[in-house]
Formats: sequence, C-alpha cells, structure tokens
Amino acid sequence: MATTNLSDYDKTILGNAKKLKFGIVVSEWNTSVTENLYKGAHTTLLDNGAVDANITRLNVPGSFELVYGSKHLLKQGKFDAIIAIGCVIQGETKHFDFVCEAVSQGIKDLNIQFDVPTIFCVLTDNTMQQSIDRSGGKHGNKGVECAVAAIKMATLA
Ligand SMILES: Nc1c(NC[C@H](O)[C@H](O)[C@H](O)CO)[nH]c(=O)[nH]c1=O
Ligand SMILES: CC(=O)[C@@H](O)COP(=O)(O)O
Repeated sequence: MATTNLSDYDKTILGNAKKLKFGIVVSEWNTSVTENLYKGAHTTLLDNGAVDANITRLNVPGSFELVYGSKHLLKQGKFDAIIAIGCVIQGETKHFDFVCEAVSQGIKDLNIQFDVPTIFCVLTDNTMQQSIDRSGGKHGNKGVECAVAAIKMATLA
C-alpha cells in the first residue's frame, strides 16, 4: 500500500502561516469528498497560524475547471499559494483518464507560468471508498497534506 497517513506532519518544522494569503479552488463534483478535503486544508492552515480573512475560496464545476479557477486567482497577484481541490473517480469510460491528465498537466503548467505555487490536491481514485478513505478516513486527509505543502512552498527560502 503506497499511502501511509496523509494527515501526519511535523508541526515543529513548519513555518508560521500568519502573514500568508491562500486561495483554495474547490471542485463541486463528488462534493461530499471535496468538502472534507477543503475542511482538512482550511483547518490545517488555521492550526498553523493562517488568518481566516486571508483564505479565499473559489468553487468550480469539476476538476477539469480547477486549472482555469486557479489561474483566475493567480492573475489577481495577491496570494502566496493556491490549493486546487478535486476528486476524480473512475467511471465506465476513458473520461477519467482525460480529466486526470488534463488537470495534472494543467496545474503543472501553472507552476511553471506563475511564481506562486499551486498545490495539486486532487484525488484520482478507482472507487468512492478510496476517496472516502483519503478525505478524512483510514488513510487520513489529503487536504491536510496539501495545506502543509502550501505553507512549505509559500515559505521556500
Ligand atoms: N467525472 C468527474 C468529473 N467530470 C467533470 C469534469 O471535471 C468537467 O467538469 C466536465 O468535463 C466539464 O468540463 N469531474 C470531477 O471532478 N470528478 C469526476 O469524477
Ligand atoms: C471521471 C469521469 O468523468 C467519470 O466519472 C464519468 O463517468 P463515465 O466514464 O461512466 O461517463
């Protein structure tokens, strides 16, 4: 099993997020999962000193739109990091492959085009149970992992 616990991190080595501004883009597909990912990310940012007024949320229809939504926030030039939250679950067709490829490559491209990091907080799972397990279930919460990544990347030396 590749995943240990997505919620484990060493708080003592994490910088304080008090002065940082975050944008969080949330896909509305599989909203029961993405809301839990958002809660994990939002809570972790606050637990590490972030101010709620410095956290901006933007909803988009699906994970494919996370790229455009993240770019929309990045162009405002007022964030230290963006967290893109989605949950893509395999269906009957190859659509899963195209959505996952598009959003992963698109977010990679944003990290090249902009000087502000965009964190890939997108579950790409075979089943809903796998997504439940990784959004506050037995494997922790990927939203926590990605909030930690956002703080680390926003405070790179
Ligand atoms: N099947 C899932 C989707 N599909 C929708 C796409 O993301 C996109 O919104 C649509 O193709 C219009 O551009 N999105 C998810 O986030 N998760 C899925 O499982
Ligand atoms: C990832 C998707 O777009 C997928 O869930 C859609 O389901 P299907 O492949 O059965 O159309």
